[in-house]
Amino acid sequence: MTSRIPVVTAAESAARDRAAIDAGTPSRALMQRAGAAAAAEIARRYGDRLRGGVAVHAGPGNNGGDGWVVAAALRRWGATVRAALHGADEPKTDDARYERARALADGTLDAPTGSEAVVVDGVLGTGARGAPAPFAAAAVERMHVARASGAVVVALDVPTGLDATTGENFDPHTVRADLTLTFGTLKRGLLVARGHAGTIAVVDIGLGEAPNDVGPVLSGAADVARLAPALDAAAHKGTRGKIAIVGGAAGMAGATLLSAEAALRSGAGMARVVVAPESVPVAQTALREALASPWPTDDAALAHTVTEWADVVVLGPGLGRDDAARALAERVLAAWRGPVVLDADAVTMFAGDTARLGTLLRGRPALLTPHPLELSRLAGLSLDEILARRFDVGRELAATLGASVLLKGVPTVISDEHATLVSATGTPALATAGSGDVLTGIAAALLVHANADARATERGAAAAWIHGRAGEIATARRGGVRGTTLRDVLGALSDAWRGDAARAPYPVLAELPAVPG
Ligand SMILES: NC(=O)C1=CN([C@@H]2O[C@H](COP(=O)(O)OP(=O)(O)OC[C@H]3O[C@@H](n4cnc5c(N)ncnc54)[C@H](O)[C@@H]3O)[C@@H](O)[C@H]2O)[C@@H](O)CC1
Ligand SMILES: [K+]
Repeated sequence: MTSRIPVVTAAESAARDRAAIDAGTPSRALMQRAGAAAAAEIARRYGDRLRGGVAVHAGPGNNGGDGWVVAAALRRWGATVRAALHGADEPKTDDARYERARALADGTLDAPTGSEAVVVDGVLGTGARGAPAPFAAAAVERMHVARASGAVVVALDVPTGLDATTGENFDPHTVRADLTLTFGTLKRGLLVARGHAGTIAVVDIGLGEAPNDVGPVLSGAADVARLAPALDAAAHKGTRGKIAIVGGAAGMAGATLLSAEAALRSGAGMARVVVAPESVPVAQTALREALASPWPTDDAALAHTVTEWADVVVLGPGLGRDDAARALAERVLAAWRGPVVLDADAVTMFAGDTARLGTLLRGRPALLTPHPLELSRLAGLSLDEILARRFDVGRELAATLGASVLLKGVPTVISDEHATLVSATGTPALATAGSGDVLTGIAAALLVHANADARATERGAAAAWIHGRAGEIATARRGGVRGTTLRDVLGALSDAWRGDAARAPYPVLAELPAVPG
C-alpha cells in the first residue's frame, strides 16, 4: 500500500501506469482493479440509490474501459445499469474493447434514459487533450441535465472536460462531479479545480510505492501526527516555545495578534508581538495572553524583545514596507540567526532582491509564506506564470531564497530543493484578510514543536494542513462559508489538532471532502 500519494501531471500518471506494467502488472489488471474499486466505492457510498439505476457514459479510450468494468460489476451486484459508448463505434484500445465485450457478455446494456440516480463519467480521463470534442461535450451536457434533476455524478479518474494537469476547465463542457474516484495517484488538476471534482477519493490500484523523487506528494493527517508529538508532561512556558512576531505598523496590530493567538493555540508557550509604539497599548488589551513590545530602537531593546528572548521569529504581519520597515527587517534578520517565518510585507519588500533575501536567510530553518501575488512580486514572475507553475516554482526558487516556500492557494504547495508537499485542506472561509497571519502563527509554533529532524518544509506543510482543517471544521460548524470568520477558525484549531477525521476504508488512500461554496 502506498504511503506517499504522488500529485502528478497527466504525463506522470501515464508514466506511473507504464512503470507498473513494466514491473509485471498487466495493464488489463490495472483497469480491472480501477473499475472494481470504483464500483465498490459507488456501492458503498450510494448503495441506497442503486435501485434508481446507474448510467455509465464511456468514451473511446481506457477511461471508458474503466467505465465498462464498473458497469459489469454494478450489474452483477443487482443494479439496473444502462451504458453508452461515445465517440466511436468500438473502443479504441484493446483493454477497453475487451472490457466492453465482457460487460456485454452478461447481456445487452440499454442506453441511459437520463432518469438514472447514479451517473458514471468514464468519457475522458488523463488522455484528454484540449476542449472536449463535440461527442464528449454532448455527453457532458447529458450528465449536467441528469445532475440538475437529482442524479449524483461520479467521475472516473478525472471529470471529463477538466485538464488533469492544469485544472483548466472548458465550462460548460466540463463535468461537475459529486465524487471523483482517481486511480493510484492524485492528478494535479483535481486539486486546482476542486469545485468540479467534488469529493476526491484516491483509490489504490497497486501501483506501488512512489519513486523517491522530488515530485509533489500529498500531505495528510498522518504526517501531522508523525511530525508533532504530544507535548511533554513536564513542559513549562519556557520549554513550549517563545514566538516573537515582528510587524504591526500603526493600525495593523491585528495581524500580529492573529499570529500570536494562532501560535498559542498551536502549542507555543509564549508569544510577544513587536509592533509600532502606538500599537502597543491596544495590542496589550486585545490579547491578554501575549506580551507586547514596541519596535526596538537600539540593539539592547532588540536583544531583550527578540534575539535573546525568542525561539522563533515571525516577520511581516502588518509590518508595512516603507524604508523603516525594511530597515527593521534587515536588522532583525541580521541579528537573529534562528528559525524564522516571513510573510506578507516582509516577503514583498524584497521584490526583485531574492539574492539578498537568500543571503539573510540561508543556514537556518526559514519558511516563506507568500500568496501567489507576493511570490510573483518577489520573484519577478507574472502572476499567471506563478499559477501555471504553482507545483514547481517554489522548488525552483528555494535555493536562491535560502528558504522553504509555502505558496498559499488551492492547493497550498510547500517546497524546498529536496521535496514538494501539497496541502489540500481548507474552504473559501480562509480566503479572508488575516487568514495568512493565522497560518504564520501555526507555522511558528511548529518550528518549535516538531520532531527535531523535521525540515521547515514538513513543518510548513503540517501548518498548512492544520490551518485548512480548522477552516473546514469552522465552516461545518457555521453551516457554510459565508458566516464563518477567522474567530471561528481560531476556535476550531483545537479540534484540528486533535486530528480525528474519519478515515475511509481501503482501497481509499486519501479522501478530500467536497469544498463548500
Ligand atoms: N493502463 C493504464 O494506463 C490505465 C489507465 N486507466 C484509465 O485510463 C485513462 C487514460 O486512458 P487513455 O490514455 O486511453 O485516455 P482517455 O481514455 O482519457 O482518453 C483517450 C481518448 O480520448 C480521445 N480524446 C483526447 N482528447 C479528446 C478531446 N479533447 N475530446 C474528445 N476526445 C478526446 C483520444 O483520441 C482517445 O481516444 C485514465 O484516466 C484511467 O481512467 C486505468 O484503467 C488504470 C490503468
Ligand atoms: K472521466
